[in-house]
Amino acid sequence: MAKAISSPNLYDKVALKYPIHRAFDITILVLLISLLVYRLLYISNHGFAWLLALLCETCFTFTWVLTVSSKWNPVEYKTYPERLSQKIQELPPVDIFVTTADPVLEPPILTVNTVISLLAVDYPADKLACYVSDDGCSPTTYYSLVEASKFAKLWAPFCKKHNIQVRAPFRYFSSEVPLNNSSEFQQEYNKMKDEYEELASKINDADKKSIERNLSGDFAAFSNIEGKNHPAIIKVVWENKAGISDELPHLIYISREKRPKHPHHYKAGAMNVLTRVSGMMTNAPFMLNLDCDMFVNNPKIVCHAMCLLLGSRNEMESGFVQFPQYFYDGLKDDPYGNQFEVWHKYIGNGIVGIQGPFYGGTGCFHRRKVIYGSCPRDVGIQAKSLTPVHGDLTEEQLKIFGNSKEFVRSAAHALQGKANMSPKILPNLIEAAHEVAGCGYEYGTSWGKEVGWQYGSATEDILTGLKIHARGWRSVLCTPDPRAFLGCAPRVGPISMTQQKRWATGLLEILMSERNPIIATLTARLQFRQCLAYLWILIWGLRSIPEICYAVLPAYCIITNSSFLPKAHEPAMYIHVALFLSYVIYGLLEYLETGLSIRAWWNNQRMARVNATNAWLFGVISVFLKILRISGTVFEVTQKDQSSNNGGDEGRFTFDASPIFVPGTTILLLQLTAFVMGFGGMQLPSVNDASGLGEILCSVLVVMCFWPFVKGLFGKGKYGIPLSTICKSSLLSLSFVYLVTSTSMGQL
Ligand SMILES: O=c1ccn([C@@H]2O[C@H](COP(=O)(O)OP(=O)(O)O[C@H]3O[C@H](CO)[C@@H](O)[C@H](O)[C@H]3O)[C@@H](O)[C@H]2O)c(=O)[nH]1
Ligand SMILES: [Mn+2]
Repeated sequence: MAKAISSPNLYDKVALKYPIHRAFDITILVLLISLLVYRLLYISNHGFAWLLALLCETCFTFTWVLTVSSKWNPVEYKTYPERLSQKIQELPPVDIFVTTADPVLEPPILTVNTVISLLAVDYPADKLACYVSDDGCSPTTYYSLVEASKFAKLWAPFCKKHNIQVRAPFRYFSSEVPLNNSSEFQQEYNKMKDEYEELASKINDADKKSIERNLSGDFAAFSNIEGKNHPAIIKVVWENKAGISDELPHLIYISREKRPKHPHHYKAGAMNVLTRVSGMMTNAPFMLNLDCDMFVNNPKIVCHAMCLLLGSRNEMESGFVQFPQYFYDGLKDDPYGNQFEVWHKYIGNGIVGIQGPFYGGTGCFHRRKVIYGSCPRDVGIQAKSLTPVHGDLTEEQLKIFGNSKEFVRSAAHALQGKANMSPKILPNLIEAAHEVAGCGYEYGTSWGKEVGWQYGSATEDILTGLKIHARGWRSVLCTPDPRAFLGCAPRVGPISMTQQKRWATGLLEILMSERNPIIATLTARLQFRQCLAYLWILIWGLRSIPEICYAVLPAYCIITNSSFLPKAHEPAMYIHVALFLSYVIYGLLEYLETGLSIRAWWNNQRMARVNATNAWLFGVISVFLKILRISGTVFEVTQKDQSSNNGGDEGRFTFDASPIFVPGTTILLLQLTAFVMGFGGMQLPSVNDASGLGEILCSVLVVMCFWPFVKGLFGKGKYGIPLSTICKSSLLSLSFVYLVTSTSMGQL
């Protein structure tokens, strides 16, 4: 099934072959095109419903073309970290960034576990430095890190000695006691467990009492400040002064300056501050970034990444190394459709075979110089227009990076790819670091535009990755076993919807901007099929419109007694049936091959409809409000809860009073109204062709897709759709019925 297409020593690039999948891809494409041709041929015999169906199906066909192109050449990388020591004399340094933004939505104990797991990875500790950005400016988070570093001093040697795989203590201690007979191990295990429990209880208590805590001494910087109005706070929590490889890596806490009238650009802004502060302090040529909930699940991850970063003959091959975003304690059968397993396996690997995976915001190793805007070396003349930095940096070019001389010196160093600067004493650099963490530092510079994490989209990750690909870099996906990092996926309806809405918003912001992939293909070095892959994801929000129209179509047809499908006896019906069946069989095949259940397939199908018609629509609305300058878009932080069990009803869809649930409820009520009118003989007399079995079956299918909403109509508390939402939706659907019946009557 797989053959190696190149075999440098540290990794293999393997082309995956899925002939059956390709056959399905093409069959579905051919059927879709036949459907469009059929619709066009018979358009004059039919009414509005036919035209609308044609428009929607054209959109679906376009999306399918993008999907097929993205999936067509799947590729996988295999890495061999055990060969690193033969090939590489000295492992390079890596700066690690962890972002956290809100101690309530992101409990410090989670952030702390992520940090501890990072401090304990299998890599020389003197080559690592871990920087934590706290946008919440929370003394609790700082306190937790201080305590965590003390614990990590015991934990890291314990993990390394006993070769523990899961180095996030909350996960390690929540699973069974490992079978290891040695009494020495048992003793140490019990001791570590006690130590961890003590750490956890200290952090929990601090959580509750944080307000009362006396903010003096080391905590004085946190007194009398507000979350969104404070100077920068930078603290070296732990310094590996002697540069010893089996001590702990450096640990630095950063809360950048925030002032009310200064835009802070959310996560992208935080990442740029991390980049600059780390540039002054350790300036490692590689940077790993993680969200606060993504703990390390494979202690060899840095070595795996190094195989890809150091092992390629041309560094252009690996501008960045992305690890897939996987989750722990996922709900059974993925009821919210947010675990993306099948996505990773087929679309994800497919894009790897083009110009490389998208940057996903977490679990990614970047070359520092790539973030500083450089182009791959062999891009040549064209590079002049693609990058702000070329040759030796002149005074003029240095404005790009802002006014700090020390930082500019470090950036020049990183761009020239020189060996590390001489080690520095971190506390001496704090003052200079404050300057680059200030909220005014970026004015008049290229940060967020030409260098660093890109501003202007709630999905700064996709935008930043796109910029890198546009400069001609490729990226690689690293998929070691066990999985590299694991994080939290939302476990309740409203949170999942808000996340989907943010993604749809951010993606559409990119599509509507001058940084969109079409322009990048025309004017820069984004490959054509990579552009199609980017379009595939960027149009998420826009897909809501044909999805909603198509979902309303069956109800519309039943109410107005018109049709958008051929009759059962017409041969054209076979196109529809064949399309439906091949799509279903293909979907099932993908899920079963990935080791998932039929139930998971169905849940994901259903949630794709629910997300598209609700969350994605709101994404479109917020982008239009932004374009009209009515309101800006915001990054609403996803709540991370670590609970693995809260009663028997896990996975049952939950609602709140947010308007985000109005479209779905309205679509459902419309289908129900249509049934009542259809079976109650209240349909209008037909104009050309009456509605038939096809429309009824489609309407039933829509109701099945919105089954969580059907249950929501009758559910109580968080399981029920709030009355206000039901009222709004009833009003909307009644107006719809009134409107279509009166216009249709007018035509008679
Ligand atoms: O003002 C902010 C807002 C967020 N964050 C951090 O950004 C990360 C991601 O936020 P989260 O709420 O977990 O968003 P998700 O939807 O789970 O994140 C996905 O989508 C984001 C883009 O929308 C990417 O940035 C993330 O890396 C990716 O995991 C977290 O560590 C936050 O602490 C900040 O540091 N500052
Ligand atoms: Mn997250």
